[in-house]
Amino acid sequence: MEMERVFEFPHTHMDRRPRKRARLGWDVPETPKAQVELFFGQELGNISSYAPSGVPSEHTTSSLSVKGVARNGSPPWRDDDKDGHYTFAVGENLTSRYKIHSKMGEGTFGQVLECWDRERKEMVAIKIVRGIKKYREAAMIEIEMLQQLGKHDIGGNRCVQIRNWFDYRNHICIVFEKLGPSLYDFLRKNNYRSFPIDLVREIGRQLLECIAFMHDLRMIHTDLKPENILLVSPDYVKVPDYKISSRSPNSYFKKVPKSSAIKVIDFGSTTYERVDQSYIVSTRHYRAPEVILGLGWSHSCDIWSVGCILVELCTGEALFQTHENLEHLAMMERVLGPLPMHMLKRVDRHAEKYVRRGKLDWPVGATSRESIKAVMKLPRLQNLIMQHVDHSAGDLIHLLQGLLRYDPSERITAKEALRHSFFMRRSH
Ligand SMILES: Nc1ncnc2c1ncn2[C@@H]1O[C@H](COP(=O)(O)OP(=O)(O)OP(=O)(O)O)[C@@H](O)[C@H]1O
Repeated sequence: MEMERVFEFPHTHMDRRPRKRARLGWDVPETPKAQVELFFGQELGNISSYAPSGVPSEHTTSSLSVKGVARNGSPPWRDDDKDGHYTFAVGENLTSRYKIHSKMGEGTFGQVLECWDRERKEMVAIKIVRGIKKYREAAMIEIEMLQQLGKHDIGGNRCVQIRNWFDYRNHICIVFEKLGPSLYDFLRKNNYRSFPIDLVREIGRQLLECIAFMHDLRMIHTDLKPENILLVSPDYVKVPDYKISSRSPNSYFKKVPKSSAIKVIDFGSTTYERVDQSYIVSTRHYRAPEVILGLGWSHSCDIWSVGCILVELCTGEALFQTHENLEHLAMMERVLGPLPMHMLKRVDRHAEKYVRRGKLDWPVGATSRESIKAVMKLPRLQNLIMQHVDHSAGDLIHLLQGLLRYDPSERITAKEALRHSFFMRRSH
């Protein structure tokens, strides 16, 4: 099976995190053809479908019959860039319906553009998928997942809403409601200052509601990370910050989102639960131990990612900042205690090299002294949380111990987590 190359970044002592952290490649299950055609060019929600189903081609709408179309002509044809990304200029049209305002983001699959929807008279976010077969196929799966999620939504399931999709100049374009910045972008622009605990609680609750909803539908997101959680609103307030950060020693204020409302995005790696799933999923920092050890994974891999995300929101920094499997496992042991022997004994042939006599081969197997130091530097989970959280620390530590259980069969479920005492407390 084809795998995308892993793009991970070398260690530096300053900031080991790239702007957008790429997930490991994905294995795309075959999409049944009939299904793909069925959904082609359908507008979702209450606006009727307007595109003829058929071969992918430049998407056509009856531009002359649409009011104000004189300014709605198509831009000249340009070649895609070397990676298959659509090349565009701000101010141009994307079909006669959408006008490109700005670029909002970029990921493995494509670029996300802020566009004005002339028909609905609102700003939308359009993901323009790379014009390469495997990305096009994966995009069709993402559309299918988004449609399923939308169909079962009974008011606010915290998954981004798809509004429409179409095929334009060999690029699948997915139209979404426009949301605010990702939690990762927010943290980064705030010099990685932590979120207040009450905000972490609200975000955690919504995130778990979203995951519980997906898991009920037997869907697994597999790529939960702060980049894929967007604040609904970009508004923020500045509050005094008593903890002086080494990254911004002169700043006594930090930004806090005005509203805690979030939505989860990027269902490009979402899959239905199956018994035999063992290929590598998730972006490195949020990857569960059973995935790394090749033990097979299921919905509980999302729960592990939620645990890592909640810690990151409390501290401002990714919990496991690593780019390498053995170091990653050693970091887990440092923070959470030893991996259970029964898991280490069942590792697949790729992970065998990390284990020696039923134990992690650490520090013997370390690649460098820096690596050993990076692991040593990490505190135990309890200490880490106590350093950053002033109240609710006990409840939060207990919840995290459930979310970050090594054995996936013992890991707390999203529904159980929502009943945890951490979420019973009202925000201050
Ligand atoms: N609905 C939206 N509203 C606002 N911004 C968005 C929206 N959807 C995506 N973005 C921005 O675009 C970025 C890339 O989107 P997305 O994660 O869906 O792309 P991707 O190519 O699938 O990414 P990945 O490499 O993680 O698979 C996001 O991190 C976010 O900054």
